Amino acid sequence: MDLFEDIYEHEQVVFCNDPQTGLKAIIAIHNTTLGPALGGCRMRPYASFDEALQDVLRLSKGMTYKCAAADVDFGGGKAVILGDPEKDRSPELFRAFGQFVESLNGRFYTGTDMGTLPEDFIHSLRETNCIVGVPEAYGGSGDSSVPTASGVIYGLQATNQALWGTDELRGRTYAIQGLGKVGSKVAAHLIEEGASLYVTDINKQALDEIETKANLHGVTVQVVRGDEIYDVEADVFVPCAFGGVLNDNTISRLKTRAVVGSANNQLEEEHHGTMLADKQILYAPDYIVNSGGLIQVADELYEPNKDRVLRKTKAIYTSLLTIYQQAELNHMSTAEAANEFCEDRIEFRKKRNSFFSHMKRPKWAVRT
Ligand SMILES: NC(=O)C1=CN([C@@H]2O[C@H](COP(=O)(O)OP(=O)(O)OC[C@H]3O[C@@H](n4cnc5c(N)ncnc54)[C@H](O)[C@@H]3O)[C@@H](O)[C@H]2O)C=CC1
Ligand SMILES: O=C(O)CCC(=O)C(=O)O
Repeated sequence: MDLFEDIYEHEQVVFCNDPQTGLKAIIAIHNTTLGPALGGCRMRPYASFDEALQDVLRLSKGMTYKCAAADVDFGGGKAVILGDPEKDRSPELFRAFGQFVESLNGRFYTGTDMGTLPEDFIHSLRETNCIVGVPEAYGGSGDSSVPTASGVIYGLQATNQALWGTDELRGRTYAIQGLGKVGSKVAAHLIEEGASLYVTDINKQALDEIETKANLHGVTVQVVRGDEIYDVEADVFVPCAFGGVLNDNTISRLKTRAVVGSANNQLEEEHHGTMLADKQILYAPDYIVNSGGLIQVADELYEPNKDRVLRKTKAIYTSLLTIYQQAELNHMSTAEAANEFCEDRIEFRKKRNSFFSHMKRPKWAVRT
């Protein structure tokens, strides 16, 4: 019965077990008021089943809010595969995963997240059409980390505008945690703009690549180890690795004026949003900043089109400024202001949904 207490906010949680391929996965569907659930699939060597379950439950709830904030016709869902992407990924494993997605009969669409690549889902696509973000050659919109990184850049510009009255990125120092698909692109853009960086990653090759790029542009990049990223003297902390990084331990250490990054579920608990506000650190709600990838994959409904996606992703700039203003006006944290905005939008749509329109969505243009 404890399990049902854990999942009480969710519509459906599916446990996927395929001994032949070694697939162990959990699919969580949080809320489908706005449309079928959509969310990437993460692969991680979780320490326990419970850790994986908590991760997928929090991630899928975050997707409900992300879909509402981005105003797309999808609801919140997410999947996790319990395994080490370095050792356990295989075409057959992703094909088996596709079979489980197909069993949900259009209630859940998925693609990449931390630890998975667009190429992995080419195998899933052989079993189900409910796959997004595969390479263009397979009819998808390609790597969703490209618009996600663009969204982080718009988020940084909006935050600089709110704090310093200019959206220029140069002349400031950014502390980036994680140089994977998203973080490396954000770092590369900031280097091209002439900003200074502190960076950390557990992957030496990722660090070497950024240092090489910085040298080419004559820009300072300082590599720090692990936890030291929370202590550096920078203007903005940019978390682009994993969740829960804003907590009792780290917030007291941060010296930055803002937090703007792609990582999902950055706040360990909701009250950490208030803790940041009390410390005068401007927090850009993660699910607004990192919605570029979602915007791209949801936009596949109308056939892939990079210009349209870029235009929609640019709205992150104004959405963030609106949330910052609402928070100030209503004396609440930016996290609370964003949550309230999304909850109102979902409530409104719940009243407006008709049985007929709901069943017709989504209309996939490319894969009928
Ligand atoms: N890829 C996308 O389009 C989106 C990603 N996100 C989120 O952004 C974050 C990053 O995503 P991706 O770049 O796609 O993942 P990724 O797996 O490509 O990159 C993650 C990076 O973090 C590094 N890392 C892992 N543990 C670390 C540690 N202890 N300290 C420092 N670095 C560490 C990894 O070595 C890797 O370079 C994740 O939280 C993901 O959920 C959110 C929205 C969309
Ligand atoms: O990026 C994707 O493929 C889907 C969106 C997603 O999972 C996310 O924004 O976390």
